[in-house]
Amino acid sequence: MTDRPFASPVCFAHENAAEPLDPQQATDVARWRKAERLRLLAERAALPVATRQSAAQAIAGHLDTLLARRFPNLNGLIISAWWPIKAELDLRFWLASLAPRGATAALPVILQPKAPLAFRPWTPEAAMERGFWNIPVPATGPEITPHITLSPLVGWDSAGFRLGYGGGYFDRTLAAVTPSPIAIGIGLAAAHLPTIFPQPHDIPMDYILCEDGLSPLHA
Ligand SMILES: Nc1nc2c(c(=O)[nH]1)N(C=O)[C@@H](CNc1ccc(C(=O)N[C@@H](CCC(=O)O)C(=O)O)cc1)CN2
Ligand SMILES: Nc1ncnc2c1ncn2[C@@H]1O[C@H](COP(=O)(O)OP(=O)(O)OP(=O)(O)O)[C@@H](O)[C@H]1O
Repeated sequence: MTDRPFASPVCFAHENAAEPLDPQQATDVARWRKAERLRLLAERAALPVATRQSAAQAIAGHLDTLLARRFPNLNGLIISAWWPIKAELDLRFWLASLAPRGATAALPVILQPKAPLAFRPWTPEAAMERGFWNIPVPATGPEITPHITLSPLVGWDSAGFRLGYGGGYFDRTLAAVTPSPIAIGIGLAAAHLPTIFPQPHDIPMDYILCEDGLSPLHA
């Protein structure tokens, strides 16, 4: 460690958990994340569909409670989420409930690899096409900026940091969108990790919701 040219001076290492690590540590964290993603994705895929469905139902209730705490009603809000792949929680029924409440549901679109996500409006009637990674995205529609982003969690920690699929898309998006949306991470309680070893690019969620409710930090 002492010979690495870009390492932080040891005496400052305690000041910020997200200070740039030395290159060896950054590589170790990336390798650890890859292994944890695989483990958590396999665990999630092995769950009965009914377990994931009841988790999604519980989370939809928690979302309504959380939003009611912050907003008198949802009128005019743009709320983004995701089209489920790889045994992700399916909240499309909740997204479909937004329009009758005056809010707009949005889904992410990758217009360019390694760039922030764009968002297009979605309703159950929207024409879809296959996008990057084969994820269905709304085929048409204006680019809109969400006030609230819901993002799926492969893993999460109690400080609010998320582990996704390793593309860095949500971090890039949250770093780029102004004004900053309210970021809500959504995942299974079983995907909790003691820490994801946050790196300088990781942006914590404002809230994390799982089937048990709000993560303790924000409850
Ligand atoms: N349903 C859903 N849609 C979503 C997301 C999501 O998490 N879920 N995203 C949330 O952001 C964006 C897509 N995120 C992606 C993240 C990584 C890769 C990807 O190519 N991963 C590489 C590994 C990269 C690495 O480890 O270096 C791969 O699996 O080969 C693709 C898409 C937008 N749409
Ligand atoms: N704001 C950013 N600018 C440039 N690169 C970034 C930014 N945020 C993340 N990255 C890069 O993206 C890569 C993957 O990041 P990370 O492991 O945090 O992905 P993830 O959060 O699991 O993925 P996703 O957000 O797509 O679900 C990292 O190598 C990182 O350097």
